[in-house]
Amino acid sequence: MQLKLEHFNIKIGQHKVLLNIADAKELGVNPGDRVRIRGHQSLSAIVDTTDDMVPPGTLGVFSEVYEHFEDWDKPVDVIPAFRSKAASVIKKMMDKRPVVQEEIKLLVNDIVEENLSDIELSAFITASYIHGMTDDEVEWLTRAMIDTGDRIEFDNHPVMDKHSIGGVPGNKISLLVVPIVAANGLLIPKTSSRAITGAGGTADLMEVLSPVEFSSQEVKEIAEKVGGALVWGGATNIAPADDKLIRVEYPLSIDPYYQMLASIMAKKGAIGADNVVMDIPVGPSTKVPTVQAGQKLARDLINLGHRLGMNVECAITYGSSPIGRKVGPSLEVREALNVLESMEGPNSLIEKSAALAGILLEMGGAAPRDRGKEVALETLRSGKAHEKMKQIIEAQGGDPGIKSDDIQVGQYTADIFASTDGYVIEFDNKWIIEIARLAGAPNDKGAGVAIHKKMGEQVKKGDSILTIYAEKEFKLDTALTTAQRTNPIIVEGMLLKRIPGIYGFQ
Ligand SMILES: O=P(O)(O)OC[C@H]1O[C@H](OP(=O)(O)O)[C@H](O)[C@@H]1O
Ligand SMILES: Nc1ccnc(=O)[nH]1
Repeated sequence: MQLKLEHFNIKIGQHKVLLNIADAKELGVNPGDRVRIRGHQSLSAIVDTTDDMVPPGTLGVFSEVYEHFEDWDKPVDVIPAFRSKAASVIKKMMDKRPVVQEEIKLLVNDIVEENLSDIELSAFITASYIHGMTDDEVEWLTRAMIDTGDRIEFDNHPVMDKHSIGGVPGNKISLLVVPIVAANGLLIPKTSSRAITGAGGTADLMEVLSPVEFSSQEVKEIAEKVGGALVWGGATNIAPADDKLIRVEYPLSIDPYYQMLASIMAKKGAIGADNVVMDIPVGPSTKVPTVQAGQKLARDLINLGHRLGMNVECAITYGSSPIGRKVGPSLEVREALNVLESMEGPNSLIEKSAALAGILLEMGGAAPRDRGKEVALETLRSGKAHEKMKQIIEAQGGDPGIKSDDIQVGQYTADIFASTDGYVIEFDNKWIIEIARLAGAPNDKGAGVAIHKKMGEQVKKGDSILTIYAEKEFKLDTALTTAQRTNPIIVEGMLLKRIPGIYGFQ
């Protein structure tokens, strides 16, 4: 069928086209089917149908497809196309049948080429979430994710890297670990994801201070110039499949185990990391509920690293309550910058950052065995880490003179008050994240939550235990209503319940 082209200037993250229902009927295709477009360049796209957005005889194309055409006045030939072969690989995974390396390559290729619909992508995510993957399959997935994107080859080695599996609110430690490590002369070109299950990933945080979207070549130049970088992996074309999968995981607020392994390790592999430290926060309502589960994940990460030629060390860390007291991009950056400026800030943040940076300093030979943490703390205290962070901010195009107090947070605020005297006996990370997200984080940088009382801390009736920040009033209202309904921080007197003895009180 010959159709005229009409461009919709919208990026939808897929090769998608719009057909009038009458044309779709004649072609015999339904929404979600594929068509092959034969014109100046041949490509396939996923169909959506409309009865009014495009008239019969016209093919509406979104930006991803538009980029493939040069001559807009020329009609194109549109025919029904077969389903992507990747769809049958996904079906195999749903049936829990083994797949081979070629099939995984084909699947990842189609993900990168934007040939899969969100329905197919979420089926893939769900299949691996429910059935898991073998060690071989995860290695192939990781390799395919590396091979379908850019690689950075550094002349200087060792290349150091750090990554957290996420899942604990307020985990802003990369903003301290990277400058500490770089200030000690080690190269650390760190790419991060945006939030997956949280209210602000490291990329969302760093964006408060400087741009984070760079090409791989630019990342290389920044890291070689100042020794470190803190950029968004999704913009670099490093492991480009990663961000397309995260886009589907984010609304489900899930991070399937094997996807997570591949997502993290592909980013490390693509930059040629030699030594990597992995942060595994453990605790109820994190991604890893128990230390045993954390140990298994550590073994899997170390094993996958070994298969890919990387030296991986893992740190199982405390994840039962947030790191520091702030959750949400600008609030977290303020807290982290304050530590760099003055060494003032929550112990949990300083301790954890120094411990992880210390492991890297030891792995890279910049500190003697068992003295890494001490060296890391000294790097913070001496101001060298702050100096290095300023250089990184400047190299990425931000203002190196920025102070923690300059960072704007949401102007609409509301508090949750303790209704009784007592102690915090329960702390629900998941609801804290949900409240911060409802308040607008991570997209509204100033939105989030400040936590005034953490697990075990004493509370007086009427104390504020939580402040919600938002940039928009209606988001504050939704977040506040949820906070009041869910009660994520439970305060009780230390005596929870009195159980009388057999003889009662004599
Ligand atoms: O949103 P959730 O799932 O908590 O975690 C995602 C965050 O965890 C990792 O942190 P880092 O890059 O090691 O600092 C990712 O890159 C991302 O920023
Ligand atoms: N799935 C992931 C978890 C944490 N970080 C990532 O980059 N990816």
